[in-house]
Parts: sequence; structure tokens; C-alpha cells
Amino acid sequence: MSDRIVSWHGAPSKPAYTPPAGAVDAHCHVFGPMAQFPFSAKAKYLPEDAGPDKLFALRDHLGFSRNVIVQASCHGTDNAATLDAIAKSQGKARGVAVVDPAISDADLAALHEGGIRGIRFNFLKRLVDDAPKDKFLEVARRLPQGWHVVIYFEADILEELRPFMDAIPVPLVVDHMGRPDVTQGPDGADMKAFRTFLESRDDIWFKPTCPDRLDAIKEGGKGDPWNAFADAVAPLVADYQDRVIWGTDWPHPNMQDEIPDDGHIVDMIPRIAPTEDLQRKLLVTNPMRLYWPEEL
Ligand SMILES: O=C(O)/C=C(\CC(=O)C(=O)O)C(=O)O
Repeated sequence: MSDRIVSWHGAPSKPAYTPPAGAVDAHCHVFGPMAQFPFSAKAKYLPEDAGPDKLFALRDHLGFSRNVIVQASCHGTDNAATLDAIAKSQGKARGVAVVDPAISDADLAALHEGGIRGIRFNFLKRLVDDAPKDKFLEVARRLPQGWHVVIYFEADILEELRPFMDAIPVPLVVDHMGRPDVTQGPDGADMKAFRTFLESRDDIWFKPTCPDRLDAIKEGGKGDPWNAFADAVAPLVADYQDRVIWGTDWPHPNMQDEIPDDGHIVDMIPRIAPTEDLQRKLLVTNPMRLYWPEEL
């Protein structure tokens, strides 16, 4: 593989928007540091180090209190870097792991001890070689109490994944709303299909995240300030306000051609959740229900 890539902004602006006290950045990642936590041999991208020090400095800069660290594909099923970051957070981070479906119950319990509260199934072909649905279901059926499944897919396979997702016996959290084409608008075919899916169960949550990915110029959008994203996503957040959590997606894996300013990413929040009540649900109450329920 070629050179290591940098996908994050070197000096993100201070957002104009101030998140409420206790706000959770519920979708972010750590990369390495590689010398301590080597990347997977199967990694589809090789990033520069973006470890916990950088992540926690950004958290403070943006006005957040906690992080949910989602294991990124470049670390495969070795969750050591994610666990290390959680351990260094002084209780201010929890995580979502990627596991070999054959993982033992004892190892799942150890992940729980380390602050993990869910596992992620990634169906993006550009990120993973295979996603064995039968094995994923088997492990989803024996997760520790209170865990959920985070799932990442693109809109064109939503229907194909329905029987699999319908069979998952724990709450589902969909990354980036399953990547709808936001340029279709709030009533476009992708948003309609996603709403139909949300209506099928009341324990499907989602992240109204990644304006930088979904409204990117290379995706046919217009880029920052991501107006198509705001127009398409605000009605969805209003209609499903008890099932939304939000995150920066820092260090924005693979976004090296259109690196977003994290201050601008945070300033999207009042555009998709315009009232204080909505913002509190999106940033505090809902993520606390999933990741720190014992504190509620
Ligand atoms: O970070 C994200 O949300 C999205 C990613 C990277 C990713 O998920 C991974 O590497 O596991 C992407 O679309 O390239």
C-alpha cells in the first residue's frame, strides 16, 4: 500500500454553535498510533496516526464532553487501539468494536469491561473484503446485555439487507442513515425507503451524520456548507427524535480530497436539530441511553 494519508483538518475552526453540557460525540475513530497498534494486513487505507490525545483535544475544542469511539476498518478485528483510547479517557469514552464472529463469550465480556457497548457490521465493499451475514447473526444473538449493533451500508443495498437486519435481536444503529442521496431532497426515494425501514421497528436508531460525505462534490453535492444535507436530514431528525445520535466522524477516514473543517461540521447541528430540546436529545439524552444508561 502507498503512503499514509491525512484525512483531518490541521486547525479546525471554533464552532459558532455551543453544544449543551454533557454532549457526546457518538461517532469518531482513532488510528494507531501505528508503532503501538499496527493496522490490519487487510486495511483498505493506511492513515497517519490519529490517537487519543488528538481526539480528546478536539473534543474539548469543539465543546463536547464525551466520545463514542467506533472501531475503524483499518484496525480490522483487533480492538486494542480503541480500548486503549477508552482506557485513557477517564470514563469519558465508550466504544463500538468490530469482532471476529467466532469470538468467545469470555472475550465479549472482556470487551464490555473495557467500555465496549456494541459491535459494528460494515457492508461497504471498498472497506471490507467480506461480510458474512450468517456469522454476524450468530454473534448478534449472544452479545452482552444492553449491547446493540451498529451497521454501515449504502442506500442501494438497504432492501437486500432487510431480512438480515430484521433478524437482529438487539437495537440497530445505522451509520450515516445508510448513506442516502441527500440531493434527492427530504422526499426523495432514498429517504422514503429509509423511513419505511425505520417504521418497521421502533428500536432502529440512526446517525444523521457526515454532511461532508453525503453532500460531497464528488458525490454530486455542492460541498460545505452542505445545504442539501440540511434540507434532506432536518425533517428526519424531527420525526424520529428519540432515535438519533450524532458524531463528528473525526478523523474522517478516506476524506483526504475534501477534508472537512470540524467547526463547520458542529455548526450543522442547529440546522438539522433547530430547538434546544432536539439538540439535548440528539447530543445528550439519546447517546447516554445507549452508552451510559447507568448514569441516567
Ligand atoms: O468512518 C466512517 O464513518 C466511514 C468510513 C470509514 C469506516 O467506516 C471504516 O474505516 O470503518 C468510510 O466511509 O470510509
